[in-house]
Amino acid sequence: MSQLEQLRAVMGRAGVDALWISDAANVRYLSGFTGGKDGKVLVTPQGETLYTDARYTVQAEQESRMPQFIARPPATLEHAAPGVAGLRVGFEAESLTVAELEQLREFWPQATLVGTAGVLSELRMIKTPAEVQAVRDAQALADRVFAQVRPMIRAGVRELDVALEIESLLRRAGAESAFEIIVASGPRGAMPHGVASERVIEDGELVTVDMGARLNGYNSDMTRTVAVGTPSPEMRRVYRAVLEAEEAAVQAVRPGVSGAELDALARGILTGHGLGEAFAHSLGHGVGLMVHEGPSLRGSSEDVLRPGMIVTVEPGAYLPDVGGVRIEDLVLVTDDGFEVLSRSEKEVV
Ligand SMILES: CSCC[C@H](N)C(=O)N1CCC[C@H]1C(=O)N[C@@H](C)C(=O)O
Repeated sequence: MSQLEQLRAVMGRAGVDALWISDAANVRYLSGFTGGKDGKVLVTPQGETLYTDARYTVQAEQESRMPQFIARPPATLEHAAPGVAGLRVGFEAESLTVAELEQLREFWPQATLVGTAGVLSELRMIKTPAEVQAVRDAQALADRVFAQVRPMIRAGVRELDVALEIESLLRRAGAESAFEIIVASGPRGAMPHGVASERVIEDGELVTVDMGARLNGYNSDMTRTVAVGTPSPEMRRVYRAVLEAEEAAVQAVRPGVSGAELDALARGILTGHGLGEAFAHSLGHGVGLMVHEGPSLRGSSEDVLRPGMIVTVEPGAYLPDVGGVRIEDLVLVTDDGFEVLSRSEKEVV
């Protein structure tokens, strides 16, 4: 089944006849168009159209797998109006602004507008072979860059300079950083999202580096915590506990296991080491066109792993004013288990 056929089946289950797609990643996923928020897709029982404006005429022709209509709103909405009259039209409640919804109401008076959530994320969770290759390529690049940068993570170097080097190597390789690079040294390691600061790394510290490459639209995500000199016995103990939790959770990845079960497994191990409270976020998430997408590996998640999903496994422990550790791998769910896509070495601390 093509992506559009699958989407129409999901739309049927969601109780809508047509879908107005405004989320940039979803627009790209369905049409191939990379113009971000300047593209919209309308899927009706009759067909599908990419709407974008004249700045993108050539780009849309080159990229789009579906017919295009080039205009700006409200001309785009006027063009679509006859095709949606009398239909229940879903819109993406998480990405459409209130102003845009008002405009749909004004120009599609004969449509019944229905807010939807996650219609496309159900499809995007399972990667096609081409998508798996794209994420694999992004991660392979990230691994190469990390290997190049690892020697510069030493006492006397600013976190910012480590991040700039990663960013520069990614850009030179034709990619970009998937998100603001996290380089959190010493006590800053207690911040799970401690993006690189001007802090100078000191001897005896752990440094958490969380980085990803975005290559051809697809992302990677990986964290390594590295030692500069010899960290304190307490932080070495924390490192080993996080590593144990991470490796156990990766080994448990397979079709049929739920995100909640994996989260509980890692959390249980950290709790056994007295670090349950210190694990301040979920175990992981899906990765693809977005760094954070489904499935979710958190306690409240109902997602169950299936072959073709790509998830992170990233337990951490964060001790305010002391430091922190996170170790993260990018993992493909295979027919009978898992494949770890991130290959960067994990240090023995
Ligand atoms: C801003 S992108 C951060 C990428 C990173 N690898 C990541 O996903 N992190 C860092 C620590 C927590 C985790 C995260 O943000 N998890 C989300 C899904 C959560 O809500 O737990």
